[in-house]
Amino acid sequence: MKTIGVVDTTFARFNMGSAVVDEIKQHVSARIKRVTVPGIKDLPVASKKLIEEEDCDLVIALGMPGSKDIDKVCAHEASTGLIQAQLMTNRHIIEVFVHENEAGSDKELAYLMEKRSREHALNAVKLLFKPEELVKQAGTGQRQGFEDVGSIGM
Ligand SMILES: Cc1nc2c(=O)[nH]c(=O)nc-2n(C[C@H](O)[C@H](O)[C@H](O)CO)c1C
Repeated sequence: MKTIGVVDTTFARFNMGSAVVDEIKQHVSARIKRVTVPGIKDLPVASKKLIEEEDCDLVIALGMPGSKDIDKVCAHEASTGLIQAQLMTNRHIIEVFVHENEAGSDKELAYLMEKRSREHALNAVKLLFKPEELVKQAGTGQRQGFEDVGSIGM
């Protein structure tokens, strides 16, 4: 049985991890290992530990960069760490970040955080269990959270 790691943060203003776990359970039977860390800069090592110590085949790393400039720097550092962890472990770590200022209100932010988390959970399921479904979607302008933008090709 495949194992999916889910790591989220206490800094985020919506429970992204619970949304992801719920979505995964609706689609596949997989072992799920969930941990929560304080903030996005703690995601890389937590993801690497899930892969190396808990034998996760893939990890979904969830977080909410805040709206200040320092938060954007944090997000870039966290992203770089997540990419490095992927290269060190040869496993996908699907980064799901929702920047606090992507939304105009708390209601829209909650909607976006849930929708993006669930849609990336589905991407993770496809990557692990049905990669051919992603190939079928190649170049179709998929977006997670907001509306898809569509293809401009044939
Ligand atoms: C400035 C800052 N901004 C964010 C943020 O926007 N989002 C987030 O999840 N965490 C932030 N943190 C906390 C760091 O990611 C980390 O948790 C602490 O530096 C402890 O390692 C910090 C320190």
